[in-house]
Amino acid sequence: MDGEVILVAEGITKKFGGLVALNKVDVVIRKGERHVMIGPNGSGKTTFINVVTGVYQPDEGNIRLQDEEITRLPPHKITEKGIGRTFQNIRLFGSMTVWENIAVGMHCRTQSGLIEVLLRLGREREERKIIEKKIREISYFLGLDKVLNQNVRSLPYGKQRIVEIGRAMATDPKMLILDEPAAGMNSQEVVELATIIKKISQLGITVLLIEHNMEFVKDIADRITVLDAGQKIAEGNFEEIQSHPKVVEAYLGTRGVANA
Ligand SMILES: Nc1ncnc2c1ncn2[C@@H]1O[C@H](COP(=O)(O)OP(=O)(O)OP(=O)(O)O)[C@@H](O)[C@H]1O
Repeated sequence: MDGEVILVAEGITKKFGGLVALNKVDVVIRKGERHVMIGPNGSGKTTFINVVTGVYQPDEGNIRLQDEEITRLPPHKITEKGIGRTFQNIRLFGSMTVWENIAVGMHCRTQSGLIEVLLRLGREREERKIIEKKIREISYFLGLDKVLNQNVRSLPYGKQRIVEIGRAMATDPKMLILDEPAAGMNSQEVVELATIIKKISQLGITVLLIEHNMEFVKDIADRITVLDAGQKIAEGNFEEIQSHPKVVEAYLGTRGVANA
């Protein structure tokens, strides 16, 4: 596939004691694409994004974001460089409002500290105005405008996951990484999520996500990387992956790629 490269991960190895969670994994992600990482349970998908986002340090290999080396930077620096993310399990402040949760994502882009943002005491009035405008824009974009003042915990699960995306978008990412965003969603919520992810990439934001729901993957993926037992075994579009012998073998005996 042609196009400008945004992220290159080269030869990534990550071990946990004697377990090799990632073994010399190479991934190239192009600007604006929706890149999905699939693979059986325990194949290293979450470990990969934890390495990219600085949660784990790789034992070997390096990562470049638009030609800038980001390997081993701490997570907040990687966020500042332009990679936003969500987690496999919801990590929101449940007793805070949607507004406040999105505001938390913005503090890495503002001069004022986190506490001030939360208390809505922007150091500068101008800055506060910018923050409010941005939160409104993000909430309209994600269909959260009607629930901005509700506590996150009072929202349906699917909406809570969208709030997480909102918080990640508030960091102004060039690239958004979503760890199983459709997990636990009902079918209607999955359809809405697909629409949102397509809209996000129309903004020019590159999306990397981990997913098990193959209907969803088929709908949204421009490109797919397949991991198995810490190795990259295939890369391509959905059709190429679906018929790839190594992929079929990796999923065989578990659930089959078409029904994963
Ligand atoms: N912090 C850790 N300490 C020890 N082992 C870990 C740690 N994190 C992950 N692992 C192990 O590394 C391997 C890869 O795990 P990882 O969570 O990356 O897989 P995954 O593909 O995301 O799986 P799933 O689809 O189930 O989320 C697994 O064997 C897992 O038990």
